[in-house]
Amino acid sequence: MGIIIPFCGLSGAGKTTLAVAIASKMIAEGLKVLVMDGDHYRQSLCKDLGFSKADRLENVRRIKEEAVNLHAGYDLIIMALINPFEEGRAATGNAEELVWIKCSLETLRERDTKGLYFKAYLPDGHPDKIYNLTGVNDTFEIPEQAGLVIETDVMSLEESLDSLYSFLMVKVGKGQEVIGG
Ligand SMILES: Nc1ncnc2c1ncn2[C@@H]1O[C@H](COP(=O)(O)OS(=O)(=O)O)[C@@H](OP(=O)(O)O)[C@H]1O
Ligand SMILES: Nc1ncnc2c1ncn2[C@@H]1O[C@H](COP(=O)(O)OP(=O)(O)O)[C@@H](O)[C@H]1O
Repeated sequence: MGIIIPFCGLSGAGKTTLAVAIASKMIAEGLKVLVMDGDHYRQSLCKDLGFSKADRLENVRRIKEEAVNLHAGYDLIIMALINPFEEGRAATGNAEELVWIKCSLETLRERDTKGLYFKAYLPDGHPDKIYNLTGVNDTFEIPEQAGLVIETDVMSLEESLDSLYSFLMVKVGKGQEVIGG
């Protein structure tokens, strides 16, 4: 039975980048790793859902259900979703397994790889404005507890991956727990 690790964090924070890179590294070492990405499921299993609180919770619920169905075949499944509510995170697993991919709004607005932040900051009434972008004009509850926090606006990609790798290897039973420090 593999372990299911939920990531949470705002759009553009680095969930996909880090999940895919760490999965490639672990797969190269012989582990079976699956990345379940929010963006992907929103075009398939969850394409009927929008971004209301109820729909976001349903999105998380369905993807967790799918992860539970699949996890016998993997050492590790990473669920890379915004997962903005504590209620949704509680449904995905223990807080010690949660990885918060954290990034300031300032940096997210600079990155803006999908143009979502630009649209969310347009004036009210503008035809292209989006009104429910997590962290701008929709809720992102700060995780009260997390097993690991990665600050992608402070840490380099390499540092982020090193930290994630150590954390995940312990979770899959292949690494050493660092006590203290
Ligand atoms: N309004 C709004 N708010 C947040 N995200 C939006 C929105 N509209 C579209 N998108 C795109 O949808 C992706 C988030 O899907 P998730 O399934 O991870 O979201 S959630 O957990 O249900 O909140 C998210 O993908 P990531 O950028 O990879 O996080 C966005 O590309
Ligand atoms: N330390 C870092 N960790 C992850 N991504 C980073 C980091 N620094 C810069 N980035 C960049 O930030 C963007 C994150 O996008 P993405 O991984 O799609 O985010 P998300 O899946 O959270 O929406 C990428 O363009 C990536 O190259």
